[in-house]
Order: sequence, then C-alpha cells, then structure tokens
Amino acid sequence: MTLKLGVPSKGRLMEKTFDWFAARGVAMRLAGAEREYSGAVEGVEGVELVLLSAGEIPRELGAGRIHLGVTGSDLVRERLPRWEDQVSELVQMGFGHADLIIAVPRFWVDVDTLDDLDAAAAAFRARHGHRLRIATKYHRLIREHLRDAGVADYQLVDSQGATEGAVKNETAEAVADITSTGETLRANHLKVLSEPPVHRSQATLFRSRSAGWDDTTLGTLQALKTRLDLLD
Ligand SMILES: Nc1ncnc2c1ncn2[C@@H]1O[C@H](COP(=O)(O)OP(=O)(O)OP(=O)(O)O)[C@@H](O)[C@H]1O
Ligand SMILES: O=P(O)(O)OC[C@H]1O[C@H](OP(=O)(O)OP(=O)(O)O)[C@H](O)[C@@H]1O
Repeated sequence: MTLKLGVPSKGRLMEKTFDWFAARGVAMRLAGAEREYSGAVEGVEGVELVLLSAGEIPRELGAGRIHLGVTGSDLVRERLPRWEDQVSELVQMGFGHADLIIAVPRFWVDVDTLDDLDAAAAAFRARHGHRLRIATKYHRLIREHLRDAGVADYQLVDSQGATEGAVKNETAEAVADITSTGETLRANHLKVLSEPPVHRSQATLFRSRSAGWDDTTLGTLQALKTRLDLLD
C-alpha cells in the first residue's frame, strides 16, 4: 500500500507547503494539466500525493482516507471533534501563521477583556431582549473558549467569509476570526480583545490515527521522517 500524503492544492498554504518539502529534499510536482489535481513525489519511495483544499484535509485525516496531511492547526481543531484522538502532530511547519481572535467595535471603550465582554453581553440582552451576536466560522473553538471563560449570554452567527463586515452590516455585534496583519480588522473599525488569542495557528503536518497503517506504510513513514529530519 502507498502512503497517501494530503497537501493543499490551492490557497495560501499550497506554495509554501511545496517549498517546505523541497527544502528538505522531497520534491512534489503536479502531474498532468494544471487543473488536474494529482501529483507525484520524488525523494521518497511509496508516497502518493493527494491534492485537496486545506479545509478538506482534516476530514480526510479523520476518516483515514489519507495517512498524512498538511493543513492549518486551526482547521484541525475546528473540524475534528476531540482532534487529538483522531490525528497527531508530526511537525509545526513554521508558516501560515494566523491568530484566531475575538474582536468588538473600536468604540466599545469599556470592553477590553472577556470579563468585559461577558458584562457587555448581559447588558446587551437586558436592553435588546436578544443575545449579543458573534459572527464566525470557528463555531467549535469559540464555543469552547467562551464556555471556559464563563461567557454565556451570546449567540454565534455563522459567517463563512468577509466576517469582519458583519458588524457594519448589522448581522452581529462582534466577530471571531483569523487575523495575520490585522488590516481587515482595522479597516472595519474593530479592536481585538486584549487577551491571548483563542488559538495561534500555523501550517502543520498531521498523521492520521485511523488510516490503515501496515508494515509498508509504516516503513515509508519512517523513511519520510528521516528525510525530513523529524525525530521520533
Ligand atoms: N491572513 C489569513 N487569513 C486567513 N487564513 C489564514 C491567514 N493566514 C494563514 N491562514 C491559514 O490558512 C488556512 C486556510 O487557508 P485557505 O483559506 O487557503 O484554505 P481553505 O479554507 O481550504 O480555502 P477555501 O476557503 O478557498 O476553501 C487556515 O489554516 C488559516 O489559519
Ligand atoms: O489580518 P489580515 O491580514 O487582514 O487577514 C485576515 C483576513 O483574511 C482572511 O480572509 P480571507 O482573505 O481568507 O477571505 P474570507 O473573508 O473569504 O475568509 C480572514 O478571514 C480575515 O478576513
């Protein structure tokens, strides 16, 4: 059996993933036409490249349809319940850095911490008769984080893109999203709570716990780890 390695086929993680492996002597190239999502690996025998979007890789790892996969650590935590039971981290790759944060309108001068947000949420509910809305696509991570912080009087509103616009569009009072430069937040008159991020994400090479590992794929994994200089 070949070892299936899932890598992002598009988006912001793709090129850096290819560069990261190339710098360690594992060359990946797309096979066939540009839009044909298959590829080949040179440098280690027995590895098959599976091109997927970063967002799909957690699911494929969880289902055991790929043995290894590169994606953002945020996406694995968000998309796989009890992610540590389903995958393990082989290496943090040092790119694709982004912080998952909670942000509120800049003019909310009394709101800087999660405790402040909790108080603001209670006041909001008393005044408006419905819960303060937080727009996000990170439902699991934000729910867990706010539960642990004791913030209860809120509701999540699903936003799969342009999340920072939700406040201006009056579909939410606050947002929870990934940021790297902070430009989008600034442009939308939002400020990040002065708390550590909910999660500091980066591109990570994951190993599926459920993929059918046999002697051949385990041998290939060992060869790949040696090539990549990953210690056991
Ligand atoms: N500035 C940023 N904005 C959003 N995501 C970022 C940023 N920097 C790094 N990332 C990371 O990139 C990953 C998402 O990449 P990308 O949006 O290309 O994937 P995708 O979700 O598969 O794409 P698509 O939305 O097109 O399906 C996440 O892990 C995210 O944390
Ligand atoms: O801190 P910054 O450097 O400004 O980057 C953050 C923005 O980038 C991402 O959006 P993306 O470009 O993926 O578009 P999306 O809104 O469709 O998710 C993310 O959701 C933020 O909106």
